[in-house]
Amino acid sequence: MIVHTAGLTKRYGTHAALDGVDLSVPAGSVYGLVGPNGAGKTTLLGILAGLRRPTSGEIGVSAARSRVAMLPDTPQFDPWLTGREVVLLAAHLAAGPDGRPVTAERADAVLADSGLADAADRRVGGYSRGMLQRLGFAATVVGDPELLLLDEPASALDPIGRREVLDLIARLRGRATVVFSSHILADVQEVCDRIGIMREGRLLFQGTVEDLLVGRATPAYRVRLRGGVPEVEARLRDQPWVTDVRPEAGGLLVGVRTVTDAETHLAGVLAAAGAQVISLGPREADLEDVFLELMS
Ligand SMILES: Nc1ncnc2c1ncn2[C@@H]1O[C@H](COP(=O)(O)OP(=O)(O)OP(=O)(O)O)[C@@H](O)[C@H]1O
Repeated sequence: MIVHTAGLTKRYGTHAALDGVDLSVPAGSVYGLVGPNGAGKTTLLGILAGLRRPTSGEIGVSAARSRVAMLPDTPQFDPWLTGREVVLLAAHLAAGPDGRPVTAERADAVLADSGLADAADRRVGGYSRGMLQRLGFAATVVGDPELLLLDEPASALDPIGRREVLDLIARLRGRATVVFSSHILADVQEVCDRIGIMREGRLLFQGTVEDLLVGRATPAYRVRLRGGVPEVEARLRDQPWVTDVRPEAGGLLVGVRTVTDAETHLAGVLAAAGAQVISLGPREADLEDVFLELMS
């Protein structure tokens, strides 16, 4: 584990922003921290970056201080610098007095990767919020950090910009460890090997996306029907293994006690009800359902 915390707690007065967090981040992974506003994500990242002090608990970060980089959610830079100057400055600071010199080519490559090639010579005072976030990303990666802590790295970006940042994060997999926070579940589901779900200062779950989905969201089946929906719905409601029946466009969503129950009985009940079945299949549980289940 490159990052490990045990019983990490942070209090602001009487309010516990973090409450006994045991975080484990394997080296080389892309770890997504998700949770609603106020869950404690920024506080946790700040503590890992050494910017805030925990009230109690242990933290282990097995990367040299100079190889850890943090991108705050609203990065700010001196407005008179150009984008290229910001990245070069960050590169020199990351390299330290004895580090490898960072070439202008490297800075330009990072700016281009971040979608700022055309804006590199403009002063950042004129950059949009999305451009500042891209620039922050460029300044964070230019020194080749071992551990990147990114706080909502895509929050100010439009869908195309978000896509680009997710691709950049995915490309870091194996080369660096990335911990990033987001409240956009689809982003996390797509790019992370591991996720941590936070609410009110607690880590409710951590593990792989697959671990999270298996056995969590109530199993359900989508049945598309040609006509006769109310009769079929009534027949399904009578079954002891059916937990819920919800009409939806073109058919029904049938919640079941177990997958085995559905596999054994569902087709038979539909046939007995005289249903004209267009299609029948398990509903893919997605992170959104599980997240809502955990939050409720
Ligand atoms: N400096 C502070 N002083 C007092 N309370 C704070 C401070 N920083 C954070 N908090 C409180 O701690 C809790 C966690 O905040 P934090 O910013 O870590 O959450 P978050 O998950 O990052 O939320 P968001 O998605 O809104 O950024 C919130 O209730 C917040 O109001």
